[in-house]
Amino acid sequence: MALITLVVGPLSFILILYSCIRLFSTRRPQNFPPGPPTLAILGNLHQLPRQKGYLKLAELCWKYSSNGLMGLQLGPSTHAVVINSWKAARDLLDQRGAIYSSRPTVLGVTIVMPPPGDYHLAFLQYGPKWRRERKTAMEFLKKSESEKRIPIDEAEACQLMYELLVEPERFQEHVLRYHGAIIMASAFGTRAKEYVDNSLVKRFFDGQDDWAEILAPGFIPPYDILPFLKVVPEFLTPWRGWREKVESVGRNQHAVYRDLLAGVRERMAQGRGRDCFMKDMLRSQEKDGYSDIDLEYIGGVLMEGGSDTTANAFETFLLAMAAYPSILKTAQQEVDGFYGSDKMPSETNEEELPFLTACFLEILRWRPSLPSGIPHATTQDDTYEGLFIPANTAVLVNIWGINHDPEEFENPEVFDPTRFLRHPSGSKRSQGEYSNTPLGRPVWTFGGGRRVCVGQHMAQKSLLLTMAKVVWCFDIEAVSAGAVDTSVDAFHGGLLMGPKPWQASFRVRGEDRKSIIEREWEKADAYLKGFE
Ligand code: HEM
Repeated sequence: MALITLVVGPLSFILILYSCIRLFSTRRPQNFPPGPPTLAILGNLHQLPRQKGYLKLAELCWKYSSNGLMGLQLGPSTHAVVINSWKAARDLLDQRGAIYSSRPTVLGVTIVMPPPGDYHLAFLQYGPKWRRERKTAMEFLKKSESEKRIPIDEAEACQLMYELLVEPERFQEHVLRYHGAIIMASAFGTRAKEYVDNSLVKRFFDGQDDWAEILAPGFIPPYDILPFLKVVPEFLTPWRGWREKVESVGRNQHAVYRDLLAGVRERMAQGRGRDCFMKDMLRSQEKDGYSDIDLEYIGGVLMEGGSDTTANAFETFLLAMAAYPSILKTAQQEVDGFYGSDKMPSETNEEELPFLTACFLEILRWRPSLPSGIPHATTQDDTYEGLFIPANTAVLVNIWGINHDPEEFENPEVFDPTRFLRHPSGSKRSQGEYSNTPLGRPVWTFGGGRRVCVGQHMAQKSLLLTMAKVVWCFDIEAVSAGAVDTSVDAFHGGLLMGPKPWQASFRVRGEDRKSIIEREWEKADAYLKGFE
């Protein structure tokens, strides 16, 4: 007995110790891309801050990786790679799209939606459902549909200028209203006239804030990375009440999308209202085989994709114009030169406004609306420059890091639109060097590969239009003493990057322009009444 105790005791201790080490030690696959050292159990988790993680990821990549690809260990056995250079993004996302186009499963996304939780195009796994929904979204964004949107964009942008004239102190709300309104009118045929409590447009944006909060790192317990957390009573953890919050965000979000679609149905039944994309979708619903929930989310996702991102980019433009008066002057000279002083800009295009287009590209590069992108996931094992990337690896596209790569951009932190006049990609390389390594796009802010943003052309069109109108109408200044803060600290730390609250003044550029804004607003209002 004593002998057995003597032998079995230490043996079981060694066995338990071995299992613990196996369970909690972190294991990188062989030849996995290099990355920072790991800790037991956590891997690299402790190095990822909850806010502005893209800054830390860029810093780590520049330190540990020589080809813009860094490997991370998340918990004992989950791995991720971070793409931090345009070349790695092009080689993997664009050129190996068949392998790099899925999405990792995100627990919050599956809970927020009605079961089975797979209604959101941007989070769908690569496969037939994603392909079908992406094709549908592209229908909305194709040229003929964009042409139908021109009068809507034009009228809504005139309303925005009028709102900035008469109520400049609420400019952030007006900017949100405008960006929600163009999708609401073109997709759902309904007008977002005012940004007030209980209006659909405000309910939508309030829901977006909650949605961003639950998607932010750390809001939801990382059961996928640290599965042992599942057995820890929730009240002992910092995640108390997370599921209730996620479910309530989901109910509110779905209610907005349901109400938007119900409005279209009602107007169709009454034989009134303008034509819109969702009317067409309802007409072909049976043939397309979409359920009501599918359609509610298709419309909702278009609203999501197209409003917050563009609104943040436009607000960043306003902040930059307030901070750099000489750049605002150059933009005004270009716009005035093309349109004259007695016509407000309309139907803008990039060939006619090269400097303003350069400002648009620089805004996207300098303060990208989605600095961490949306993660991709691999569907097969792959090898890149001798590095092994296993199937089911999350691929984090660090748009911030790509856009601020000092190898690529002269003084990346400086807001300098002229870099895009000197080089189509804003790079400091000579164009000759690029002809051997074609970039294929000026900025990576819209992501890449088969999941590249479907709305990039729409974003460019609507932003260029409002940028031209606002610099034609107003001198933009910050209402604060001293230099305008454009540092990263002046921007939100959530998933989306846009300026924190700040105060701006919009001084109309003369009485003639004021009368034109008022006259254009009357015409716009008359047109938009058709969507009420
Ligand atoms: C400045 C404006 C915008 C920015 C910065 C932006 C950025 C992005 C990014 C980074 C992605 C992820 C790409 C990837 O996975 O590699 C994305 C996806 C997406 N965007 Fe945008 N976007 C903008 C405007 C729009 C607009 C106007 C729409 C539609 C009306 C839209 C709809 C979508 C959709 C549906 C996806 C998901 C695509 C998929 O997963 O297949 N976006 N966007």
